[in-house]
Amino acid sequence: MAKRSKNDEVLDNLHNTGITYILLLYVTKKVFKMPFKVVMIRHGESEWNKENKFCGWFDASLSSKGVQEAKDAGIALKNEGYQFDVAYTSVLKRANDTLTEVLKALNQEDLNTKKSWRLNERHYGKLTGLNKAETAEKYGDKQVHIWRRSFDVPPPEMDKSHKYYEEIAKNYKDLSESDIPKCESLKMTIERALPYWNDEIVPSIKSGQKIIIAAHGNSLRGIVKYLDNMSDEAIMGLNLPTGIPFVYELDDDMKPVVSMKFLGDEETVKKAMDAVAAQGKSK
Ligand SMILES: O=C(O)[C@H](O)COP(=O)(O)O
Repeated sequence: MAKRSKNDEVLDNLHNTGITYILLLYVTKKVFKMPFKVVMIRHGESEWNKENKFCGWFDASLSSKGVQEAKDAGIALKNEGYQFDVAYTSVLKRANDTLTEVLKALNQEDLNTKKSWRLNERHYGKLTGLNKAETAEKYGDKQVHIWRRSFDVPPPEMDKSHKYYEEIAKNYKDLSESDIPKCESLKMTIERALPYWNDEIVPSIKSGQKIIIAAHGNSLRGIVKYLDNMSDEAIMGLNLPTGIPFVYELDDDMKPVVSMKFLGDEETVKKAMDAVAAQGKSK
């Protein structure tokens, strides 16, 4: 066999070194890959939260407390050094205005912001506008808990004669009649939110963009249930507080490495969650 020239040996070494380098890079990237951080926030207290009314797709404003919660959330995010590349929110002003206050605190008022009805709060149907505690007195705490927190039991439907039907429908002229819900269970909310998560938000995350989602108690409960693969029973126990940001850290497959890490002390968050749960109890 012909003796290998010095030149051949050098080329072989280069080739092997190159392969070693690529393999090392791959392993390093895999092992030390920083997870993707996603910030989520439920809107600040709305005027209808304050009056303890079922809100859903009714376009309630933030209360003054809700505006302050949003401002505080922005300061908390700023203190943690957060900056975003894009924001996602619903088409309801309580979420949009929360995002505005957060971005003001971050000096990012001009941030690229995408709005979709698919991030709206769950549609509360015929319960829209009713006081939650009074509804619990009328139908029982258990029934209201099921309507608020179960996975697949929707509230009663809102028909066209409902007091708030026109006020809500006028905001969705661009949607097909079949897209506008008459009521939604959490399952139905997830079914219309997930396509947006998978088709719009995930590509943005995977492209390395830092994102914030400003949405609602139940549209976020739906996303969280999906991300953490929570059982239908477990999700019944989750109440998201208004205006306190929480962080997910996701791997390349969008599986949580860190789940629902709130930017607030544990006691404050727990108290706020319990307060949300208590809204549905008869006095
Ligand atoms: O739509 C509403 O009434 C609230 O924003 C969420 O209500 P819930 O906490 O009773 O589900």
